[in-house]
Amino acid sequence: MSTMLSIRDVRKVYDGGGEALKGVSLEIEEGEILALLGPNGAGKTTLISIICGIATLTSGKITVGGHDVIEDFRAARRMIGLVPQEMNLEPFEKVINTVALSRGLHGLPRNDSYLDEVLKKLSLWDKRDTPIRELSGGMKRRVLIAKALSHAPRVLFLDEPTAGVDVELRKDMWQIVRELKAQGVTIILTTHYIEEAEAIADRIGVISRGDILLVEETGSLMRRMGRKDLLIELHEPVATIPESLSKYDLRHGERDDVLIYSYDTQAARTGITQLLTDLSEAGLVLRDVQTRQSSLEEIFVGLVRDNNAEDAA
Ligand SMILES: Nc1ncnc2c1ncn2[C@@H]1O[C@H](COP(=O)(O)OP(=O)(O)OP(=O)(O)O)[C@@H](O)[C@H]1O
Repeated sequence: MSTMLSIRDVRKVYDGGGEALKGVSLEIEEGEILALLGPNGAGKTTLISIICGIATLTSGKITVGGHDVIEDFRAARRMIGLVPQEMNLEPFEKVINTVALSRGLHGLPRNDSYLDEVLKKLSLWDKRDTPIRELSGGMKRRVLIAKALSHAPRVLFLDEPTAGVDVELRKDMWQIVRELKAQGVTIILTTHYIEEAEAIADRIGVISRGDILLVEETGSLMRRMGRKDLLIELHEPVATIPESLSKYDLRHGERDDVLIYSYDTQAARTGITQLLTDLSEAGLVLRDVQTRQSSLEEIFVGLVRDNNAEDAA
């Protein structure tokens, strides 16, 4: 696989002095789906706008398919399709004309059979002669995607594609994204929804206050999510965890009479039975045990909270 999008140490300071991106670096492979997950104001739209040439970067370097987005703007832009957050559609225009015009704006010749294919793929074929204003919100979103695909881009950006859409349309959107990936299109989507990132992304990047906090393969994040904590409450506090229990990597809870054991729920053996025997042999008496799931939501909230605390310090 080759790198399709390379982002190196990108900073963005808006005119008012706000630093929206604080040195973001990221490499995205051809055919990959990356989800950028982050709260409001994290810098997701700013990053996409810079890559697409809508905003300028303060410092750093970005290439798309090897083309520098500043020095080689046209070639870079030709490779990119953008589905924006806002509906920027002409209400009286017909669907087919809207999409054809978008292709023309990229300086490409007419290609009716390609556009027919795009409309069919997005279930817009029977609406091709309908004026935009007569479409439902969901259909308008599909038109935004059709516009973005009108010049057969190799990289597609979807800025919060499913914000405010119903469950059915969300699932349809995910299916569309998967089909595009199967054709080798590289996809970067921003989202507030963790389950959306989990459902379709190969990797998940967490962004907060202009910093990328983590980029990790979705499967490995899911495995982390598959970890559970066993909270062991003891009759008496233990200041030091006995040496005989070192293989369990136990740690203290909030109090000295609580020990925590983390284990993988997917593993063939969780080690819990043996741990309980070994605890008793070490002379520790149990009062209670309970389990606790650490979810991706928790990982995410924890990361963002730590980042905010660092910024405040
Ligand atoms: N044109 C602008 N001028 C000044 N500041 C801006 C501008 N656009 C965005 N910002 C600021 O930059 C920061 C990042 O905003 P951005 O829109 O990129 O975040 P986001 O992650 O896309 O948020 P959301 O999820 O709400 O869309 C915010 O603090 C925002 O107020």
